[in-house]
Parts: sequence; structure tokens; C-alpha cells
Amino acid sequence: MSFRRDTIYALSSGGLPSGVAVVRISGGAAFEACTALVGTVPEARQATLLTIRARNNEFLDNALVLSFPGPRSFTGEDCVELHCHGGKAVVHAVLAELDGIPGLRHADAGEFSRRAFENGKLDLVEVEGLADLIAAETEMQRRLAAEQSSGGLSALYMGWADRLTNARAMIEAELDFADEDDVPGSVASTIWADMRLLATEMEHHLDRARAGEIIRDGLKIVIAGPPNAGKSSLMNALARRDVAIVTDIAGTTRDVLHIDLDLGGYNVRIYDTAGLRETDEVVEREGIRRALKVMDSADLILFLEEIGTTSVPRMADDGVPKLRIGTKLDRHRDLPRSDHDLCISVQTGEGMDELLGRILDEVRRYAPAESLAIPSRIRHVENLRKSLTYIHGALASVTVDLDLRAEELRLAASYLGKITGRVDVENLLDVIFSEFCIGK
Ligand SMILES: Nc1nc2c(c(=O)[nH]1)N(C=O)[C@@H](CNc1ccc(C(=O)N[C@@H](CCC(=O)O)C(=O)O)cc1)CN2
Ligand SMILES: Nc1nc2c(ncn2[C@@H]2O[C@H](COP(=O)(O)OP(=O)(O)OP(=O)(O)O)[C@@H](O)[C@H]2O)c(=O)[nH]1
Ligand SMILES: [Mg+2]
Repeated sequence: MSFRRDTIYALSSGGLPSGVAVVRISGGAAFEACTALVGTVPEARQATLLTIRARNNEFLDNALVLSFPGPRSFTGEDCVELHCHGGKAVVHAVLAELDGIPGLRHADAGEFSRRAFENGKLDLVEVEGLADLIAAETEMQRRLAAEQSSGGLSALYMGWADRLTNARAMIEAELDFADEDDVPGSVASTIWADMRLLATEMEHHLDRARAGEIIRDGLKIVIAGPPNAGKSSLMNALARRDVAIVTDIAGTTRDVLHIDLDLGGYNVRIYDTAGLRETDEVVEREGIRRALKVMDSADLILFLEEIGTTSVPRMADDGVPKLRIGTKLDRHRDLPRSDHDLCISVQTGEGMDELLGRILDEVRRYAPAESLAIPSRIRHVENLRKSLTYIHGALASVTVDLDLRAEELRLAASYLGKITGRVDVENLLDVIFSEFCIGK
């Protein structure tokens, strides 16, 4: 790096107290700080038991200390890790000691990763994946984030960008050496065949964006239906705790409440809503307005009605998948089979496993657990779409000059570069010379 910047430190492990707490230091003064605290810098990447002392020589802790000389470290800078005992006062004393060293300051949120990015250790997709990995609560979220943070997705995008660069290189070669005999005549057919293939691959990848979004952000399931149908009772049963107020008074729920469930490794967010009916009561009307609004953005609606009651207006067929659920089965065993998709009783638990199974089927339909090298963020999707638009443009403009079509391929690659943040300084000549033997 051409300038020396602050050396930063922070507690990198979680809440205190804990068995062990990891304090990380990164930057040009990390090794000086290490020497100030433990008297030495241990051999690179070798956990070494050392005593941390305050400036007045007071014993603070026995800690395992690691040093990572840059650029072979997480951030690419000199890094030190102090693996201390995880007591609050222990960690605070160590942090206070670091704070007293000139040139050191506490790190901002994400600052270690930011430095890793700036030093080329991680690209943007990996940084985002790392953030998702740390936030992951379900198995599918973990798998999606793992694919992204470990470079799987980046490799895919960079591979695509390379193909675009390659195609441009071929076009340049064709333009520059068109009048020479020993250069492959028309490379056009192979280039454009590969670009068509690339467009198809990108389209398939984009088709899975919805799955990525659902795995990352959760499937949105709304419990709706007439008052007293048992919506809040179902919500509580799913949550296994008393989240929502349940009474036998119609119109109990007003606000939209939600819980997050881990269903077969998928994150699903379930909303309880106000019962739908005509009413002049102001508060209830507002509740119903909110219910309708959240239903609009649902991925799945569980439409509940008590078995034997013919409810309110049938739901519009607006394309949102719906499960019609008959409730309070314990009370209505004698009634003929209703036209519900399934019947439940939260009192006896009947039908609950079936319901969970049906919900899981729905999530899996949206987001099958195949390869998770899929886009998970709008940012990726938008750049991929733009890139694809330029590839389509280049493919379509057959009558246009080759160099204009090459320009469209350059733009397509630049949008892929924006996703990873690695705007490569590509050297077209290198590619050309590695592909052709022009001077043969
Ligand atoms: N103690 C500790 N555990 C940790 C981390 C850490 O920083 N410290 N990690 C933090 O996220 C994760 C592991 N990820 C890491 C990624 C790269 C490097 C690193 O030093 N990379 C260097 C050297 C590689 C090598 O020695 O082969 C490099 O990329 O040049 C360290 C940890 C999870 N566990
Ligand atoms: N027997 C029986 N009663 C139930 C069952 N589920 C709910 N109830 C009762 O039905 C009444 C209404 O339940 P809620 O869960 O509050 O109904 P809701 O659909 O949320 O009603 P609103 O919030 O007013 O729209 C309560 O008295 C519940 O105890 C069930 O499976 N069996
Ligand atoms: Mg309710």
C-alpha cells in the first residue's frame, strides 16, 4: 500500500462472557502493538501462549497469540490475533490497552472485510457472502452463503467475463489481421455460437434468482381468512409460544404479526393478520387494510376458515399460491368432507404435520436444494440482466460493424465486473497472443 493508515482492532468473536475471545489487530502497527502487549511477535501463524501485560506491567491474561505477516493474512495487512479468556473485564482491559497505543483505533463495522476487499483478498460477491454466512440461521442460508463466500459464484461470473473478453479478442484479431492469410479466417461462427451459449447459461442462472432470494430472505407466508377462523391459534402453534392474542371474539387481531420458522433448513416468515370482513369499526378496518396489503406480497397464502362455515368472498385467483385450510377439525368431525386442501385442529394437533409438509413442498418448489451457485441479491440480478441485454444486443446486430458488436460485449463484461468488483485491467493483446500464433 502506498500510504500508511490506521491500525485497527476489535473483538472479533461474539458476546461476552465466552470461553475464549478473539481480539484482532490489523494494519502497519499491528506487530508493534503485539510487542507492546506480549513482549514479542510470535512466529507467523503459530499459536503461542504468551502473557498480556498492561503498560504498568500488570498481568492481564495468558493468551494464545497469532501473527499473520501481510500480505498472507485475512486483510492482507499485518494481523495479530489475541485469543484471550472471554471475560468481560479481561477483554475490556485488553481493548483499553490497545486504545492507549498511538496509531491504533477501534475498527468500524465491516472494516476488516473492507480492507480484505481493498487488498484483493475478497471480491464483492465473497464479501456479501461472508456477511450472509455470519447472518445465516438456517441450513439452506448457510449453504447459499458458503457457495458465495468461498468463491464459487465469483468463479462463475469471472469465467463468463473471460469468455466475453476472449470473444472480443477474437474479433479484434479478425479486424486487425483480416487481410493476412495465416490468421484463422472467420472466427465469427465460433464466437457467436459461444455467445449464444453464454446467454442461455446466464438466462438459466437468472431463472434461479427467485430461489436465491427465497433462501436468503425467507418464503413469505400469510395466514388469512375470516375472523375467528383460528389464524392466531395456528400462528401460536407454529411458533410453539404465545405470540398472538387469541380470544373467541371475532376481530381480535389488528396488527400484522410475524414469526420466523426454520422448516427443513429453509427460512419461512409467517404472518398473522386481521380477520377479513365488512366492518365500520375504524381500528379493525385499518387492520384489514394491512392484512390485504401483506397478502399482496405473499409467496403463499394459508386461507383459513372454520369447517362448515361458508366464508366471505372466495379469494381472488391472483396467481399467489393458496392453501385452503379447514380449521377446528376437533369440533367438526361429523361434517361431510369440505372442499379444503386440508383440515387441521390446533387443539389436537391433527393435520399439523401435513400442513408443515405442504408448506415445505411449496418452499422446495420455489427453491429446490440443487446447486446453490445462484444469485441471491438484487444487485447481482440487476447487473446480470444488464450484461445479458448487451450480449443479446451484440448477437442481434448482425448487420452492424464488428467493432460495435465488440463494444457491446465489452459492456456486457463490465457489468459482470461490477458484480465481483474486480474490474479487471484486461490486456487484449495478451489474450490474442495466447490464443493465436500470429508470428508463426
Ligand atoms: N482465528 C481465526 N479464525 C477464523 C478466521 C480468522 O480470521 N481468525 N476467519 C476469518 O474470517 C475465518 C477463516 N478465514 C480466513 C481466511 C483467510 C485467512 C488468511 O490468513 N489468509 C491468508 C493466508 C492463507 C494461507 O496461509 O494459506 C491469505 O489469504 O493470504 C485467515 C482466515 C474463520 N476462522
Ligand atoms: N376447538 C377448537 N377451537 C379453536 C381451534 N383453533 C382456534 N380455536 C378457537 O377459536 C377462537 C378464535 O381463535 P383465534 O385464533 O383468535 O382466531 P383468529 O382467526 O385469529 O381470529 P381474529 O384474530 O379475530 O381474526 C378461539 O377461541 C380459539 O381458542 C381448534 O383447532 N379447535
Ligand atoms: Mg387473530
